[in-house]
Order: sequence, then C-alpha cells, then structure tokens
Amino acid sequence: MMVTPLFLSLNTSRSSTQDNSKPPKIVMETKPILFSPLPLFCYFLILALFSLAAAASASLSFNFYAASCPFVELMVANTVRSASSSDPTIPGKLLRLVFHDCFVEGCDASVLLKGNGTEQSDLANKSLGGFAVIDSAKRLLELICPGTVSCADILAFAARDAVAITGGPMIQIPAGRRDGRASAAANVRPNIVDTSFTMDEMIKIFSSKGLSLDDLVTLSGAHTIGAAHCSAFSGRFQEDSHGKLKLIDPSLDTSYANELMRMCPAGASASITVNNDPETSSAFDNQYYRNLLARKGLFQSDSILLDDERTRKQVEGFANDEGRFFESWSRSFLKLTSIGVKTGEEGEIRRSCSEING
Ligand code: HEM
Ligand SMILES: [Ca+2]
Ligand SMILES: [Ca+2]
Repeated sequence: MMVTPLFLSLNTSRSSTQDNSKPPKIVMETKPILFSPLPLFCYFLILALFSLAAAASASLSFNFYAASCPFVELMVANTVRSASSSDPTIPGKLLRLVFHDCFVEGCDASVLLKGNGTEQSDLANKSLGGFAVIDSAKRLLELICPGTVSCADILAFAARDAVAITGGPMIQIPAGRRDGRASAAANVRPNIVDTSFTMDEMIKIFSSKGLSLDDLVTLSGAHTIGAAHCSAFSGRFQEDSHGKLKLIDPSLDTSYANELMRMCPAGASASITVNNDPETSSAFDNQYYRNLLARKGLFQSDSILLDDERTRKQVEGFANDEGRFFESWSRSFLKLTSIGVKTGEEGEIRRSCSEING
C-alpha cells in the first residue's frame, strides 16, 4: 500500500529581480494528495484522544488541589473540628447542607448564596445551618491559596469530615467542583424530598439524581446524627378538641410517640428541636436502623423504609451489621457528592461563598 502524507507547503521565494525592501512573496504550493485510509485513521485517533482528555478534565479527581492548594483538606478538617467542638450541632448541619446543595442544581454551592429569592429563602431550607463554618474555611483558604478552592468542594469536604469526626467512615472524595452562579427558591421544592412523600415519590426524586433505592436507604442513615424541629414530624399527630396531641400514625412506637408529644406539645415554640436519633444523636453509627426496627423513626419518611417491602431487608441488614452500613455509606456518599457537578470551564471559583463574583 502506498502511503502519501497529506501536506500543504509554504514556499517563500525571492526572484532576482525582486526589490529587497519589499517583503518576500509568499507562494502557496500544493502537492498532489493521494487518498489513503491511514491519515484518516490517524485523524480519528487524535480526535478520540482529545475527546478522552476533555472528558477526563470534565470529571472530578482525587489530586485536584495537590499542586495548587495541597493543605486544603487539612484546613477544612481543622475548621470543622474546632467549630464542632464548640458547637456539637455543627456536624448534623453540615451533612444536611451538602444534601440540600447537591439535590438542587448539583453540588455547586448554590445553597450557600444569600439574597432575595435564592434557595435559602424556600421554607424547606429555613432550618439549614452550618454556613458560618463554610465561610470561615473559605476565608482561611483565600489567605493561603486565593481564588483556588471552590465553595462546592469545601462543603463536600466539610460534610465528609462531619461524618468522620462523629465516628463514621473517613471517605476519600475527589474534587474539582466549580461554584454555580444561579440559585432560585423555585428550584428547591421540585428537587427536595419532603417527610410526607410516599416511597414512589422518594424513588422518583432520588433516581432523577442517579441514586438508587439502596442509596436512598443508605443516605437516610444520615439521620443517625442531628436534630429536627417539631414541625418536621407534627403530621404524625393530631390536636384534639382539648388542645392535646394524639398519635395518628400507626407506624410509630407508642412510648416513643408519647415522648415526642411531651417534648413537642401542641403550640410548642418553633425553636424547639428533638434529636433525630433518640439513642446516639451525636454518633454516626447504625443506631438509626435499629431505631427503625423498634418503630422509632422520627419522620414518616424514615418509618416508611421499614414498612415498605422494597427496603425492609436493607434496613435489617444495616441494623445488624454496622460495617455493611459504613461500606454502603462510603459508596452512596461519593455518588451524592458527585451529582450534577460543574467542572472545567463551567461556573466559577467564588471569592466569598455567600455571593457570586461580581
Ligand atoms: C430521604 C429523604 C429525606 C427527608 C424527607 C429528610 C428530611 C429531613 C428533615 C425534615 C429534617 C429536620 C429539619 C429540621 O426540622 O430542622 C432533616 C434533618 C436532617 N437530615 Fe434529612 N431528610 C432526608 C434525607 C437526608 C439525606 C440524604 C441526608 C444526608 C445525606 C440528610 C441529612 C440530615 C441531617 C444530618 C439532619 C439533621 C440536621 C441538623 O441537625 O440540623 N437527610 N431531614
Ligand atoms: Ca446546588
Ligand atoms: Ca446515632
């Protein structure tokens, strides 16, 4: 097979009669091109390699800040640790915060943006917290490696650390998330699960984020730490004509229900909170699943995991084997923190986590 390279040559020739003060005359000269399949093959090979490289750069990576900000994870972990030691409610807040970020517009720190009509102004986000911890980690990082670390990565690292410092598994998570420039309250409701949702409704939202039924059961295990306001489970009770609450949800253990009614009586202050896990609320363990077996799931959306045929086996599995829960948690948390990430040229690296760059 004869192979002729495809080429175009540029000839800069100077004739003897030419005036030397003038620039050389450029003559384009094309050599005959013979068709051969090899150059075409090379062309497609190069194209394929380029698109592979582009795809790789558009995903998260484990050594993303290795050169640009090598101590980023240490800085975030220290910030989370010191904030949590003075305020033990911080780990729960950070963990819930990453969930509410990643489900709306992907893990892009859209939930951190302040202002009229941003995600924070939706009722479902009113009880979120932990923002100040992210802000202080960001301030620190802006001093050490300015303009380098995204708020979305800080939040993912911080939530990961929240789990580790409360006794859960330490998970290596990749980085490279970029910060979004949009945040709208109207996007919250269609993307966040409410405690009153049926199993089918929960499955629908989770699967729209690429999360399976296994992920739903696993990630609900986050309710092994943290707290909730009385309004989050008030639908399980009804006020009688004497202003007294009575249990109307048969899936709740009656003595636990009595305890909840005592802590959250009718007309209780809106600021009262109750531990999600009545046994070990500050430990990230598999107690949540044991509670479910004892019919002590705080939210209706927790109890449903035991009541539904499709999820009961997994609840039992996690209740009996913490290692199995932790393994599953590590996998599902990686998926959660990779939802709809913006990478490469998308979005921006915010200077301040609560506002987009001007
Ligand atoms: C499956 C559907 C879910 C529902 C319906 C749900 C609902 C709720 C509600 C209503 C609260 C109480 C908020 C308050 O009153 O202050 C809460 C708290 C919490 N949720 Fe969920 N959640 C779900 C899944 C998740 C997931 C996937 C995570 C994280 C991976 C998570 C992490 C948390 C944490 C840590 C708290 C405690 C927050 C704190 O201590 O401030 N939840 N959840
Ligand atoms: Ca988001
Ligand atoms: Ca616990």
